[in-house]
Amino acid sequence: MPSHTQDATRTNDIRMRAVRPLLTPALLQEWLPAPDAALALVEQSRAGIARVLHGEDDRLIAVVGPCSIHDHAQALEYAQRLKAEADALAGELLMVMRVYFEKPRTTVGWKGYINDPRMDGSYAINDGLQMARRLLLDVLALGLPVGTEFLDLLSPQFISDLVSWGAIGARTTESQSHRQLASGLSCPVGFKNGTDGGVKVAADAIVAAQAPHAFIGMTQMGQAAIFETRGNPDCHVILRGGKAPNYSAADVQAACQLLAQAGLREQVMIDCSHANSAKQHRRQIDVAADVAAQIAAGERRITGVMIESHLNEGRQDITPGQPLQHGVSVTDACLSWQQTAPVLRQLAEAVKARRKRGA
Ligand SMILES: O=C[C@H](O)[C@H](O)COP(=O)(O)O
Ligand SMILES: C=C(OP(=O)(O)O)C(=O)O
Repeated sequence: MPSHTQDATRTNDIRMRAVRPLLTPALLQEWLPAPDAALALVEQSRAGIARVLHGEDDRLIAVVGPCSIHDHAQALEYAQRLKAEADALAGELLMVMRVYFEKPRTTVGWKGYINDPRMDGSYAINDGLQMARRLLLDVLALGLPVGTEFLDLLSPQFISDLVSWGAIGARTTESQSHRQLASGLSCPVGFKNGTDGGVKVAADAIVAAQAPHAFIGMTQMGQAAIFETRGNPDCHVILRGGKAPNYSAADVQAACQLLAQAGLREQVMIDCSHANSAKQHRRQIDVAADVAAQIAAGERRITGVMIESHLNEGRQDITPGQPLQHGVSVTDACLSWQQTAPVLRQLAEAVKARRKRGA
């Protein structure tokens, strides 16, 4: 035994400013339990998405909603509008609201509703987790399933029981930790292609995520533990563009060829935003029109679309002390609801046209 107490501060935590307490997933779930109806909706919608991915349902999965959530009431106002359209188009589109709480940044910036819910650098993460879970429950209560990006490796324990579809983003598709996480998630998961446009990393991610893994995580009680997963058979690629867009028929063909070579299902979701729209939000309309034309012409390998859409179009900066405009994105620019509804109807018509062709 050493005769002196070791000075742990000498080489440890030298760049830490603070370590604050975190509530546990179990506590949050006790405070905000999921009603039976919400759990039933999550179960049904996950199964519905899986049926589309396995070719047993010819509808198109449509993940539609704001680039990021920053306001509860505005997100619910959006959800009400989307729910009406989801019901009207339910025969053709399997609608999932994009409810993104975690934003991966290219360098720095606001990292989302969980990380900094007050958008003022106070990083009230315990509040953010509660606010996120509360919103998910409220959206589910409207009868709308929810999709989100899983960026943090521990936050899923707080909310993933309420999520029907998950995304791993372009900046994390190549990360072993995120692939392991996806292998244990209870919902279908889409992997974005890399920011450079590389689809191989997403195909590799699917291969990795469908395999079992063992890794370190945190339990519902907030304890570190070793998790052993079974593997996730419900993963797919999301084409989001890179150095160039990748939503054309030729891009879909190239991606599917690559998937086939890896022994994977030939199917893609197309993200109409990000590098496919060159971050020009209105270009999503043109991308969706091209995708609709491919589907109407009989393309069965496009099984989903993603659209970034809010109540009002464009984006705004977060400026301390300045009020924010109602229903306008604080991250990437979005289509307005008025611009979004016709795009959804066009996609639904394309699915009908594909059916008529017997494809
Ligand atoms: O979807 C949102 C953004 O494209 C992503 O978070 C990266 O944003 P940034 O390049 O503005 O940091
Ligand atoms: C960050 C996102 O996308 P990507 O990972 O494709 O940049 C997103 O969909 O919000």
